[in-house]
Amino acid sequence: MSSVEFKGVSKAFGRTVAVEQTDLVVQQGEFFSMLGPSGCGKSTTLRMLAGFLTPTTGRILVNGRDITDLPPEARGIGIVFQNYAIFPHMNVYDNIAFGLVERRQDKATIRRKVEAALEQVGLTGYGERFERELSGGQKQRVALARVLVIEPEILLLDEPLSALDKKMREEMKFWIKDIQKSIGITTVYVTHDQSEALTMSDRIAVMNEGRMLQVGTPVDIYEKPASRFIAEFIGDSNLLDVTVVKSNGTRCDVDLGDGLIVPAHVSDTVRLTPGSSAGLLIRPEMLRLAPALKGEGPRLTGKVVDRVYQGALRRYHVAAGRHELVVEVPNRPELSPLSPGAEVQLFWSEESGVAVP
Ligand SMILES: Nc1ncnc2c1ncn2[C@@H]1O[C@H](COP(=O)(O)OP(=O)(O)OP(=O)(O)O)[C@@H](O)[C@H]1O
Repeated sequence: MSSVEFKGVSKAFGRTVAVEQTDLVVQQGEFFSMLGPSGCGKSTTLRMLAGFLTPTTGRILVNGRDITDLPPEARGIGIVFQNYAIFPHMNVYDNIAFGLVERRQDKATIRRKVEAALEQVGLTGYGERFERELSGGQKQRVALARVLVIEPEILLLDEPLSALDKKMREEMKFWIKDIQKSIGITTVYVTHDQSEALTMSDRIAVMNEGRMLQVGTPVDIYEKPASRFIAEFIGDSNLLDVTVVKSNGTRCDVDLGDGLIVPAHVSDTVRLTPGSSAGLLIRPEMLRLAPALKGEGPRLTGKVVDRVYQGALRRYHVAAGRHELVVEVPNRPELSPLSPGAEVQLFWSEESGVAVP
């Protein structure tokens, strides 16, 4: 059974179309992320699902039930926002108990559920504390406990990590993912941070200007992006201007200029026309650098323009004919640094070249 379904859902604010006609199915138990730049429509989509906004067109279903006209509290949906939203005048226990008190559950049940929720989020013994006595990460744990305690069918997370420092964000990413999997709750996550989306999601929808441009697994999205926008939005990218020579389903040949033709892959959602211009995406970490020609496979000849030391990596800029590429090489003793001016061969495996329209 599909847990969340959008059927032809759109939202306009006056003349601004925040969300274009969207069809989407989020599966039971799935961790589904909406990723995109500011203003792309992710929060509007989430708010329609939560019931804070009414769609201009279309219907929204949860477990097959049409919830489009239901108020937020009748939807079986729990939501955690970026700014914690825990009550400062109540201690942690009362914050978590709040939804259960509202639902008029008896005292003993409330105690049992709150204790279980505290344990679930790793805050056993923190019941007496107030907001000012908690770290950012702990506040978000309380916010999550407060939602989970009412046992929603669907969990919505709206940039829940964006107010935390980098180290805490890293920790919370794995923690949220673990807790989501252990409960098996269908989760819709909104973020503009690609690393969060890649780490946590079963599937990601990359959004821009109100449209879901590509929906796929993190591997699909990172390794087989369906457009230039997605290739550039997710991760670092080299995008070389090429011409499509031949196209056959998910494979093609592209011309890098001067008759240098190399094979590449294509997302299965994309059709490329021979003769059209395209981008050839090669991620910086997928390129190898060597002073002399070695082995088989696609390659370019170039010259090191500059080298930047980044601790774990060395990052090179390499000029190769009309192309300029960034190459990331792990900082290992056997890979001696190349100096600016050095002549190099750049090569990559056929699988790591992806043509995008
Ligand atoms: N209440 C509103 N009235 C008018 N326009 C709105 C309203 N809410 C959102 N918009 C517009 O709709 C578009 C999508 O906004 P939305 O908040 O969904 O984007 P977002 O991807 O969540 O961005 P952010 O990451 O900055 O929150 C934007 O152009 C925004 O200005």
